[in-house]
Amino acid sequence: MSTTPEQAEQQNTPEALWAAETVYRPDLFAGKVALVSGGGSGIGRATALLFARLGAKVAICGRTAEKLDAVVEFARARGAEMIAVPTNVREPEQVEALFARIDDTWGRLDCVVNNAGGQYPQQAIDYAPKGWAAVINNNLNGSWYMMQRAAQYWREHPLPTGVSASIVNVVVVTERGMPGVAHTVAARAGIIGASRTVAVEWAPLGIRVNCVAPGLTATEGLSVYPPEAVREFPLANPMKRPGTAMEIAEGCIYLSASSGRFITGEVLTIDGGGKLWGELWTAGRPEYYKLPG
Ligand SMILES: CCC/C=C/C(=O)SCCNC(=O)CCNC(=O)[C@H](O)C(C)(C)COP(=O)([O-])OP(=O)([O-])OC[C@H]1O[C@@H](n2cnc3c(N)ncnc32)[C@H](O)[C@@H]1OP(=O)([O-])[O-]
Ligand SMILES: NC(=O)C1=CN([C@@H]2O[C@H](COP(=O)(O)OP(=O)(O)OC[C@H]3O[C@@H](n4cnc5c(N)ncnc54)[C@H](OP(=O)(O)O)[C@@H]3O)[C@@H](O)[C@H]2O)C=CC1
Repeated sequence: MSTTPEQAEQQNTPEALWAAETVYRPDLFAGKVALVSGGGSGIGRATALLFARLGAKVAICGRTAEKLDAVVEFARARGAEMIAVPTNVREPEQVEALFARIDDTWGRLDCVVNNAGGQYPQQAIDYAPKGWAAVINNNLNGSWYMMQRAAQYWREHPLPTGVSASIVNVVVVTERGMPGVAHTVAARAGIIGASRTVAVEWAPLGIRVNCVAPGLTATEGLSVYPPEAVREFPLANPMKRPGTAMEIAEGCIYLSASSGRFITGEVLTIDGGGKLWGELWTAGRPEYYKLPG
């Protein structure tokens, strides 16, 4: 269990992730195919590697081919079946090509972890329309194109009776908002609402749709936050530490595997209790909220 951001970061290397203890059995996903977006780094990489360790064939996507290739090379060297499909999830035709590639390669799909996303920290009052639109496009539209295409795939390739497919959307904790990233909170709240709705619409197709809401998690993604925000990150939750990519990955696996078979339309928060106590000022703490003295 990590106690400092530095230790959490050390646990985020491919080697550490591959060696990390897991509660899951090695053949949990034998014969199954998983797709993980944003699989070239952070939570997505941890989830893709865990699927691979548990016997799944895994497709990863993201915008940067080099990051994806490094993960694939690492996993294949350890006997895993993994492919990299460079994809910008904001582009529906690239999403279409991604699903076609998976179908051509393996002819099936069982689980999607829709993790690609991100934003930049800024006080909301200063957002430029272009910046707001970019974050909404990345996190609401991009995630939607992925989940809708997955559902269409399973409509085209009906699942056997009694077998379910799973979509897990990685979002953020939205209940209290998150100062500095209102654009992403808006986008992710949209995905949570859409997930609850299609959990009902897509149940007849055998599709379960859930969300995982990570709290502060030590990944390379945190490098975009200013030092004054990073200094206060230990105040984000009662455990006074960031989560690890592996801790989020195990949550994604829980919902994707048969352990999640009676769960749909749900949000699994993995935040060390940050929803109950803690402060996360992603663009730095404003003067108004500083203690006097
Ligand atoms: C700790 C909290 C919990 C969450 C943690 C995580 O999620 S960790 C995971 C975190 N991982 C990630 O976040 C990684 C992924 N994140 C990203 O790729 C970007 O944040 C993105 C979604 C905006 C990229 O979309 P894109 O390629 O379309 O964007 P672009 O670069 O072309 O900019 C478009 C417009 O956005 C605006 N704008 C952009 N930056 C800033 C800024 N710093 N300042 C102000 N404004 C900014 C600006 O208007 C710009 O237009 P301009 O002025 O250039 O004409
Ligand atoms: N770390 C944290 O504290 C938290 C993270 N999250 C969310 O978890 C998810 C993973 O973040 P994390 O692992 O921390 O950070 P990373 O920045 O490491 O991961 C984000 C991944 O998404 C990919 N990505 C971003 N935009 C696109 C796009 N348009 N198309 C395809 N891929 C894209 C990136 O690859 P590339 O740039 O090459 O495309 C990258 O691999 C994100 O949605 C993030 O917002 C939520 C709460 C807290």
